This record gives sequence, C-alpha cells and structure tokens, in this order.
Amino acid sequence: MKVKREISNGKVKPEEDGDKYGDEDEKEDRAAQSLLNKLIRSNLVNTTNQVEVLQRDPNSPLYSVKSFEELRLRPPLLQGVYAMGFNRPSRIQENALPMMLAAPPQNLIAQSQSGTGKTAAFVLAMLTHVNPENKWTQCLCLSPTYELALQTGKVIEHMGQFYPEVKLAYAIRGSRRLERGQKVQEQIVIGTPGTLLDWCLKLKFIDPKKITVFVLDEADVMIATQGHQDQSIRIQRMLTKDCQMLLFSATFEDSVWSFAQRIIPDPNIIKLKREEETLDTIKQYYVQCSSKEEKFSALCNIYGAITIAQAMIFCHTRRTANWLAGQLTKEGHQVALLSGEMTVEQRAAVIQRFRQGKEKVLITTNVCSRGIDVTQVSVVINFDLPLDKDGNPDNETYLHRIGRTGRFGKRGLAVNMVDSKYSMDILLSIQDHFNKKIKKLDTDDIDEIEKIAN
Ligand SMILES: Nc1ncnc2c1ncn2[C@@H]1O[C@H](COP(=O)(O)OP(=O)(O)OP(=O)(O)O)[C@@H](O)[C@H]1O
Repeated sequence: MKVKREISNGKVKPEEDGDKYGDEDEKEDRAAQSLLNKLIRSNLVNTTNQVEVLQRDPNSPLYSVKSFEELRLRPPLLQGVYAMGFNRPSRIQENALPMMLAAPPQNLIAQSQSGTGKTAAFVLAMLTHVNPENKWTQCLCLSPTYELALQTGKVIEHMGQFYPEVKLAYAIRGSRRLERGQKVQEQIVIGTPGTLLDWCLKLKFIDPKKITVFVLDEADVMIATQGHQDQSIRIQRMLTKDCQMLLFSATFEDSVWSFAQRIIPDPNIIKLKREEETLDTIKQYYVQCSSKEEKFSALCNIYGAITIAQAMIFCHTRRTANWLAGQLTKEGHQVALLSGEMTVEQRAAVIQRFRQGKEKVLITTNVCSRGIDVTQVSVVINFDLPLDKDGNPDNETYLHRIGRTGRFGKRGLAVNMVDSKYSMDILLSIQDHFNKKIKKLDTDDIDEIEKIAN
C-alpha cells in the first residue's frame, strides 16, 4: 500500500517503497558522534578565525602565548607535550592556557569546535596543578560517557608519560572495589557524573573539599543526557570556592550557555567561531529520474563519463544504502558502507579506510555521516535529498554534506537525484534558500556530463 503523509508546508510526500523516511533506530547520538570525531581525527583542526575573550577581571593583564616554553611548565610535562608532536599552542590554547595556569587559578568557560585542542589544554592544566606527593584525588574530570572518558584518559597518560608520579583512575560504574570510607589515592579521577557523584557522596572514596581542579568536558553532549546536568551540579556544589572550575563545549546553544553559567562561578570566557561552510566553490547539479533504479543508472552514466577520485553518496535510509552498495559492487566499484547498526569503532574504521583511499565510494545515511570531513571528496551525490525529521528540506544538512570551508576548500561537484514532484520541490526550496542555481544535468548525454568535470 502506498502511504501518503502530510508535511508541514502542505506538500504530500509518498513513502518510498514502503521504506520509512528516516530510520527510527538511527537517532542522533551526540556522545557517539563526539567519540567518532575523536577516533578519526589525527590532527588539529585548522582555523583562521579569531578567538573572542571575555575576562572575569578586565583589569588583569590579558596575554596569550605563542610557545609552550612561555608557560614555564614542569620539564617532564614540556617533554610530554613535545612527545605528542605539538610544536606550538593551538589558537584556543594560546589564550586558554595562560588563564588556566595562572595563579591564583581562574575559572574558564571555553567553546570551540571539536579538534581545536581543548582536551589537550585542560589535560595540561590538570597535570600542572596536581601535587604528586599528595596521595589523594585533586582533579576531577567529568565526561559524558565511559568511552569518552577513556579517550581523555589516554591523552592524560600520553601527555603525562614522563611524569609517572601522577596517577589516574577511572570512575566508571563497577570499576572499583574499595571498602566504604576508603579513599582513592590517584591524583586525577575521570569519570561519568553518576559514578563520580556516588564516589564523592555515597561511597566517600573522594573528598570533594580536596579537589583543586574541576573539569566539565563536552558540556553540550553532557546536557543532552538525562540526569547528567543535575548530577554535575550536585558534584560542583560539594567543591570549595577555591577550586578551579573549567567547562568545555564544542557548541554553544542557549541551553549549554545557561548550564555553563550555573556551574562555573565568575568565569573567563573564550570562544572560537567555527569556519563557515560555503557553497561558493561547489558546482551543483540535479538529475531528473523516476525511480531508484533510474537514479542508479544515472549514477552509472556519471561514473562512465568522468573520472571520480572519491565520492560520497548519501541515502535517506539504510535500506536504500544497502541496496545501492550491492548494485555498485556488482558493477565492480569498491564500496564502503556506513550504516546505523555499526558500532562507533566499526564506523571509525570504515572512515579511516576511506580517508586512506582504500575505497573510492562511501555510501552513507545522514546520521552516520556527521563528522566526516568531505574536503578530500571530489564528488558528493545526494541519492536522496536531505530532509529533517518532519520531512521538510534540511538546508543545514545540505550545506554540511557538500559545503567547504572557504579558505581550505577545494572545488567540488554535487549531484542531486530527484525522483518525484516532492523531491523536486525539496530541491527548489534548497536552491531558493541558498540562492545558488542548481543546474539540470542530462545523464543520457555523455558530452554534457563530461563538461561538468571541467
Ligand atoms: N598544540 C597542538 N599542536 C598540534 N596538535 C595538537 C595541539 N593540541 C592538540 N593537538 C592535536 O589535535 C587534535 C585535537 O585536539 P583535542 O582533542 O585536544 O581537541 P578538542 O577541541 O578537545 O576536540 P574534541 O572536542 O573532539 O575533544 C588531537 O589529535 C591533538 O593531539
């Protein structure tokens, strides 16, 4: 049976082949996205944007550092920083590190997109502030999930490799068998809010009055999880007013902002704008088809006519993605598929192989693709156009799929597959939104396809 569904702007959308629009089980999971970003990232994200700094005390000197030497780190820490391959502070670190390492300690709220060096910055602050002679917990770091805590833990271990006197413990559910009333001896404890709250309050493994540095990482991911906000605030209330409090977030929507201000008293604030994506360097086309089979043959025609180094193909559902992967494989293409049932580690492995050029085509659904950097991809195919959960055109996702950041972006080619009046309306709406012409492409005309590659 063909089901019809109203969408909010009054258009009617037919269900595609009985496939549900939007996989129910592919809900966006911010913690998984963030972990994926960390697993696939190998470098600092380059940015040319200026840092915005708001000081708690406008009279105190505002300075930034251009080298790690200027910070007068303990020698084993400086050695650790260099062993990680860092030559100089990243843009956000230039301003954040002097504030975090200042005496007396200053509180900080810092926001910058993922990959800009926040974790490395607060890890360095924690390692600098602990006193290894004191065998009790002095730094608490709150992470939204166990997996994210482990990633941060690895950075602590890496940076602290020449400073073995400092020990690290994970506060993860079921991780510790201390007697009630006994205390954790490790100077740094990293964990999820629920378990850390238990360790401080119920089990008393940690004396919160002895904490000198409190870090709340990934605040945006944190508040997306039920209960984490309250647990974090309850932990923070047990700390002394001399404890340094630091909060980090990749995004800064209102909810993150109000949480940050509730939990960090008298903060300095550092913000780094993300590079804006643009469609200016992208040639956009659409192909008119009447079914998914026709879309597939249009795709084959494009592949037959032009040389495509690497392409990403977006489908709306897992089912279409699987089908398309099968068809392209039959045609002899080496295809990688990202799909919702994969674990984060499996997805990271697929993305890494693709980035190394082991496969030339990556097929993916929307949710899986967030966090993939498309700069190396020369062609993006929207096998299905991006829709939000109500079935309306999703302009932001369109931009994210095919856009490039101005300064670093190479030229790109985007081809949109249209197979109904409904999808044509979506395309026109996206075209209007960006005020950038999406030209029609006749994929039966080889000459015409060849031209788009030039
Ligand atoms: N000063 C630096 N020089 C070179 N590389 C750096 C520097 N600081 C951090 N990096 C590296 O850049 C990458 C991103 O850094 P980091 O994980 O600290 O960023 P982040 O902003 O915390 O990102 P996320 O929010 O995803 O954790 C890591 O691979 C890290 O080792």
